[in-house]
Amino acid sequence: MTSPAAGPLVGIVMGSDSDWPVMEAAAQALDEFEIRYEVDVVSAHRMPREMIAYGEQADARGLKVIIAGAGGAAHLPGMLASVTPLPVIGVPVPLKYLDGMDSLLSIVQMPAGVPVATVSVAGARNAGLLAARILATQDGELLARMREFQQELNDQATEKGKRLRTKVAGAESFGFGK
Ligand SMILES: Nc1c(C(=O)O)ncn1[C@@H]1O[C@H](COP(=O)(O)O)[C@@H](O)[C@H]1O
Repeated sequence: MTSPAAGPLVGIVMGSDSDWPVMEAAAQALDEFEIRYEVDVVSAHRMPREMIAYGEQADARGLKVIIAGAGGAAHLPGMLASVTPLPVIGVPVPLKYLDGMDSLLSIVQMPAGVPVATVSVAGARNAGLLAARILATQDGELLARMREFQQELNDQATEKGKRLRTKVAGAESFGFGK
């Protein structure tokens, strides 16, 4: 067992290794903020006892947030949320059929009392960023980095506006920030 002091703060789990191409964006977001995380396959359907143990032990192991991704009949995020007091962020992974609508609806419609914060279909990057924001509520340095990140987004969007206005130069109605 990892010591809580140096161990991962975020658990990124998924129903299968086939979810990783989608889920790795969550890990990349956490890397950008230098947040420690662990990655594993934990399937509610295929390894229910291990899944329950993972959820039950998560907070004692020092995790603060769980990001759970699954596709199809995606019961993993909700089942983890039912056995842990930690915030759970669900990522609907799109599969070959139904475009991820099945995954989305399986995750998002939780019964009252058992919340799962569901991001968009394949929205693993936002799951990582939301986990960072949750951790930032208790960490001033991380909060400052999140503000910087938001400013960068703002700068990029402003630049996009400039580019678009240049492209359509002469069309007077464009650009609220001229
Ligand atoms: N939805 C779940 C759960 C679960 O919710 O417990 N366990 C596996 N799966 C999903 O099955 C899909 C196909 O898995 P395989 O590629 O292993 O056949 C994956 O998207 C996985 O998340």
